[in-house]
Amino acid sequence: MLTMENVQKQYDGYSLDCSLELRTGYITGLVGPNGAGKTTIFKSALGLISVDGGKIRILNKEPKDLTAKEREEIGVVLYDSGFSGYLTLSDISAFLKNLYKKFNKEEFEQKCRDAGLPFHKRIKEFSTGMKAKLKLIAAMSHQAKILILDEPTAGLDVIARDELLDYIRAYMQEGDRSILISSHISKDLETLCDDVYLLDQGRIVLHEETDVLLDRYGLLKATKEQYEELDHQHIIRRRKEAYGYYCLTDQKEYYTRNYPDLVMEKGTIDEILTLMIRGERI
Ligand SMILES: Nc1ncnc2c1ncn2[C@@H]1O[C@H](COP(=O)(O)OP(=O)(O)OP(=O)(O)O)[C@@H](O)[C@H]1O
Repeated sequence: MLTMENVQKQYDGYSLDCSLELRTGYITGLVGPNGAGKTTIFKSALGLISVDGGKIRILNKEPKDLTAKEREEIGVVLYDSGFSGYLTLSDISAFLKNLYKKFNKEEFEQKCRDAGLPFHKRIKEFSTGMKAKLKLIAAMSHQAKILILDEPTAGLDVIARDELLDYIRAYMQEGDRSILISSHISKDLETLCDDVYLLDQGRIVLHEETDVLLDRYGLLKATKEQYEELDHQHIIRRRKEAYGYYCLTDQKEYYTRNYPDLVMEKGTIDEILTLMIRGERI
């Protein structure tokens, strides 16, 4: 559906060089700290910004070669853009109908009603959650094969986030669809994504299937003495703590089997990623 091979983009003080793949039927997550380059990747994939090198294929074409019809196959939520605040839902419905051949007006309006979005208000009077729901429902309104979702759950409370995640799951029920999604809330990605890319300072530092990340990766706590005795072969990162070392391994089972006295934590994606980025390489 989408491949990026050594895609490069330079800004003053920032450089991106990344490769990733979004496979058919997959929900792929992109996580990384502020400024890592998530939006830059999304905009590059969509051909909204020029790149300095590398290869991008989306729907088997370079982004710039996509026809208007092919662009309909891509639904987009960008964090820093949305509908004009002066429009109402009826205006947006008419606008989308003009824009997309496969736009289903009845379904769009029904989904808006189900989501509790008011038809009489202008978008500038919508709450943050309402705007986020609208952006996602609109991106899903034209039967796209690929959804590119940059921070669709940003600024939402836990209930609204859960609703949005349900929309996303429901969307995947039909046909050969794929989603590339970024989020600061890795809990969202944990329950949603098939695989996750971790981006730091313009580089992919980790790519794993979510199940593997949660099953095989672990965080172990070792006193200084325990750490010195430890086989370091499968320790990917470590962080010095008052009690000794906090270590990230991708072979949790190896350490629980061979060092039963060590404290091993399962670790959330957030903790794994934090140690991956901020921990010291061995
Ligand atoms: N148009 C631009 N001109 C100059 N620098 C830019 C431009 N767009 C992005 N950058 C820089 O590129 C880097 C990556 O930014 P980007 O917005 O892609 O990161 P991000 O991972 O999406 O961050 P966040 O999580 O904060 O939204 C940052 O250093 C940013 O300042």
